[in-house]
Amino acid sequence: MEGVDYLRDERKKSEFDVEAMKVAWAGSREAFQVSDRMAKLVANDPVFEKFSKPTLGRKEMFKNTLRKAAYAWKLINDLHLTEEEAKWLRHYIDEPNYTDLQWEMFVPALEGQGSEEQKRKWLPLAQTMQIIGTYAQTELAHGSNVQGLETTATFDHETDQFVIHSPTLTSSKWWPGGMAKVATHAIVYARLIIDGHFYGVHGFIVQLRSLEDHSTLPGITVGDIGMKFGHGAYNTMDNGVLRFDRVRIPRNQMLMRVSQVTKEGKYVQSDVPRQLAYGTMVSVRQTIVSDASKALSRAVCIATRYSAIRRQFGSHDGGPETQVIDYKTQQSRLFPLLASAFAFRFVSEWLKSLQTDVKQRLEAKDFSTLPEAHACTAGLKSLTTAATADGIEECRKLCGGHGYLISSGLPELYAYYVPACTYEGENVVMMLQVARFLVKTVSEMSYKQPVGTADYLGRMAPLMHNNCDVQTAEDWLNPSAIVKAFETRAVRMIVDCSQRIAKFENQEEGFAELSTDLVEASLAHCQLIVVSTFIQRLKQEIPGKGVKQSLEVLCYVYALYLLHKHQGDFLATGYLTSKQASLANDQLKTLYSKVRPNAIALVDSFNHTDHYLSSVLGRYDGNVYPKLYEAARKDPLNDSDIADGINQYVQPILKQKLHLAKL
Ligand SMILES: CCCCC/C=C\C/C=C\C/C=C\C/C=C\C/C=C\C=C\C(=O)SCCNC(=O)CCNC(=O)[C@H](O)C(C)(C)COP(=O)(O)OP(=O)(O)OC[C@H]1O[C@@H](n2cnc3c(N)ncnc32)[C@H](O)[C@@H]1OP(=O)(O)O
Ligand SMILES: Cc1cc2nc3c(=O)[nH]c(=O)nc-3n(C[C@H](O)[C@H](O)[C@H](O)COP(=O)(O)OP(=O)(O)OC[C@H]3O[C@@H](n4cnc5c(N)ncnc54)[C@H](O)[C@@H]3O)c2cc1C
Repeated sequence: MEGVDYLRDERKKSEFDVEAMKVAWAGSREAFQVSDRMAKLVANDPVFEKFSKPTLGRKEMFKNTLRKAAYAWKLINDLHLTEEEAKWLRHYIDEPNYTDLQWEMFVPALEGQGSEEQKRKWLPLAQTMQIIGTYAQTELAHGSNVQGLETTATFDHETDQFVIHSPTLTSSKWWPGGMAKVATHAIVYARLIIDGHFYGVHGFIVQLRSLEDHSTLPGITVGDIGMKFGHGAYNTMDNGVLRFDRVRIPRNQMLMRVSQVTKEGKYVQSDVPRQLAYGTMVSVRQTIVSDASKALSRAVCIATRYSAIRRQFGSHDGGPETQVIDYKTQQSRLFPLLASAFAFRFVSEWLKSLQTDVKQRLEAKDFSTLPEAHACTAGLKSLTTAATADGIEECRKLCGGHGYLISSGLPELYAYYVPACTYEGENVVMMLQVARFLVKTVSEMSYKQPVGTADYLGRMAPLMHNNCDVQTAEDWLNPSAIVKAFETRAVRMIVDCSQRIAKFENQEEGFAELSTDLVEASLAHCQLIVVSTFIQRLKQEIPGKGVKQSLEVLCYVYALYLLHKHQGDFLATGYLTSKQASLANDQLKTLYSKVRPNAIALVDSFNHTDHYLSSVLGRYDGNVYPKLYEAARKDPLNDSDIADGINQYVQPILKQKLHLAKL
């Protein structure tokens, strides 16, 4: 039997309706259809071919990406694609490039932070790509601490302009995507100075390059920051360095929704919180959570298909060896990641709806849910990206030696994905933001009832004193037992930290001293959100034979895997006995055996094309070995029998007639 037959047999074992699961994964039939149509459009167009990328040099790779982006823009216009379709098209092209910054950051920054007048002027230009923008916030010496940025924007009364300046080397903008070679404009974050007074960091629209010949404008020095981790991955993007030498822009190019500077040089803070200036980061963090489920599902799809094809040991009487997916150790590493992909998918949907709600409230000048939205996006961004980056690497290991080949698709995926732990808010820094929110919520509870994702803190009294009543492994198959365990763990960890901070005379000092515990407490809170969201999703109608049942199994796998992994927390907070923790682990093993027959069908439900996976190991048809061989033969080193350099550097060594004694 060949891999092709193995996967065919695996698909026959499925206990649920795969087509219906595809819809559940996508969120709706319409969402599925749009994503499916765009995936096929990209997969079937030779312009979007990706297999040659690993052999290209940086310049060729960059140019090739520009070519694809231009062609994609043509398709978007020629085919009159909707915004949603265009988003999926870019996603499936699968190469980071300047358009990510244009659509994910530049346009949202204009939308979220521009005044109505500014939006009327700049949005049509950006939306039709007459200008190409980037988001220039981070500097050489300042990233996480936005208030610490050094670039200055000084108001000049006489000319009614701002003077944008980089006073030091360390104030150079450093990292913005698309900035080195493509962007014509940037939203530059700089410290506003009026008459010698500092008014905090604000965004300014600054033109970098001529719209005539693309040359850099006077006063602007811009370039690429150099190659990044991994070969292809992020090196298709021109992350840039940028310095300003007293560049002048009109006053009306400061983003003026949150605060304004008048012609007279008066700083006016409108009635919206200053944190709205951070709004672009909040909206992108939500996109990043959604991206996590895509990247993890991609790695899991590859590792699961390959695990069903790969066989090692266990052959009896000359029969086939055991499929590695049947080893319990393989299952215990793989299936939690499969479950996590679904969990992240559902929590990202929920986060999107939370964002929509917050946006509507902001329109109505209701800012009450902003802190919670910030904590959720920051925390879930941190949780999902960390788990996904680790998960991709685990999937690589699950594929043994072949996982290390570029043709497995996993090394490039990892290299592309891992900076997600850093960009848009470094993960630990983000978890500390969650901690601030939680500690503050606890401290305000005497007069303010916690709501939303923090509402369980309002049930602190019972949660502090309850004990788990699970007696058998089956008792763990109960959503309320699970939620109660996660709530209790989180509440006890948060309260413990809050009480210890309260003992410090200086609360900030206490916060800093306890920061490692606070990060763990924040993680517990965020895991509770993911677990509860999964459970809530299962309360909704989910059509299709066996779909809901399969998702229930995955939901329990996700929750009990976390419970097992963090059992130290659950035991230390005194909610569980070691016997109950051990019962959870027993149940987890039983659940793995329920996932096993459905594993291939579950990864098929992601509906990933072979083009998107770009993995010989993860091919839909399972024809792994012949295609691995074929991919290897295509390596440039195999172009000729005698490689360049052999005659020059190897032959002389082979031909020298040295006697051993002379060595
Ligand atoms: C191979 C395939 C590839 C395919 C690729 C295809 C497609 C990709 C598609 C999609 C992916 C999407 C996008 C990503 C893509 C690529 C990455 C590209 C770009 C990356 C860009 C960037 O990284 S931009 C730079 C990001 N920088 C940061 O995130 C900086 C982080 N720092 C901060 O946010 C802040 O400095 C801070 C929050 C850490 C601290 O701020 P500060 O003002 O000092 O605040 P305080 O701590 O004093 O808090 C004050 C109060 O404000 C509250 N608060 C803070 N932030 C917010 C907020 N955002 N909203 C609301 N409230 C906030 C805080 O809680 C405090 O409140 P209290 O006073 O009540 O305590
Ligand atoms: C691929 C990529 C693309 C990017 N694109 C852009 C872009 O388009 N535009 C843009 O403006 N920026 C961009 N960035 C920059 C990115 O946003 C920053 O790198 C990120 O915000 C982290 O900041 P930093 O580099 O200053 O890290 P640092 O904050 O210096 O982190 C270094 C270490 O210090 C720790 N640390 C920092 N502060 C604290 C604290 N208060 N408490 C405890 N520990 C702390 C961190 O946990 C980390 O371990 C990009 C970065 C990458 C990698």
